[in-house]
Amino acid sequence: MIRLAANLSMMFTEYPFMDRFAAAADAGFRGVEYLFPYEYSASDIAEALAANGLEQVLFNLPPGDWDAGERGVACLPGRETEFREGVETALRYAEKLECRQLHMMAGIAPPRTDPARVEMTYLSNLHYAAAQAEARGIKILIEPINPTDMPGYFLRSAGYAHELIQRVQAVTGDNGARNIAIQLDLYHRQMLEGRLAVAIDEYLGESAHIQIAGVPGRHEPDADGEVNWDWVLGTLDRLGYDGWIGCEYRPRGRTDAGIVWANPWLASMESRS
Ligand SMILES: O=C(O)[C@@H](O)C(=O)CO
Ligand SMILES: [Mg+2]
Repeated sequence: MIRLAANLSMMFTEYPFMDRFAAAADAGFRGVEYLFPYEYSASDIAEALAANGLEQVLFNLPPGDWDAGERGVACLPGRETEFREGVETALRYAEKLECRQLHMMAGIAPPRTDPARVEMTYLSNLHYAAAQAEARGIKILIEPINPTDMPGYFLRSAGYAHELIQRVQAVTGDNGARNIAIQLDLYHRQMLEGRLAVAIDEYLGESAHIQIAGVPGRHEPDADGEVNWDWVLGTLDRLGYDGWIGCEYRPRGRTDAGIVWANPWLASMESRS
């Protein structure tokens, strides 16, 4: 069954953040995701989720100095202490919000630093985050992001994400780090290398979360773009994908006016729940 989650960092921005939960529920969503909860108290967010019958499906680890252009600290040598503190903060929020998945942003690969050192830093931080999260039954997700939206981002393809997960799992042995998965954002994949059917075929099995948005423009994933989203969502449904699909797009106009594309999927989710 297709389960769509509203991304509250991009959708319903007509409303203040804490009012977006009710707006998403009114539109028929049963799950929400967003970039970061840290400006708000976990108790207030937990209340908003409960009051609106919503599940918190995903949010991100603290990203470093976002306003200064940082997009995660996991690949940054010398920032390990801050990274570990961020893991603790995120896990505290996740437990309070009963959220089972956290996205570990990789960061912008620092120029003039040995790429092997950057990669080792990322692997060691991923290993650490997975071990901390595993004890609490939480998954750590890693997401390839396209260089047009985020120039220099360290994690740049699903193939590389797959390789890095394998390397952490190889170090931890038989049962370790099984809680790392790919966050397969099909908008980024289309911007990066296309071939969405191949991505689904090769990486769905190790993906715990999917995100979608129209290309070009990162607007509604509807017929006004280069991807046949009905086919993509139908394929995920036929293949029995049972994770959430985050609607991570910037509406062209008002969120509720543009949401018609989602209505059949939201209705079928409602009728089957
Ligand atoms: O695709 C994205 O941009 C997000 O999923 C994210 O977490 C980083 O901005
Ligand atoms: Mg995404």
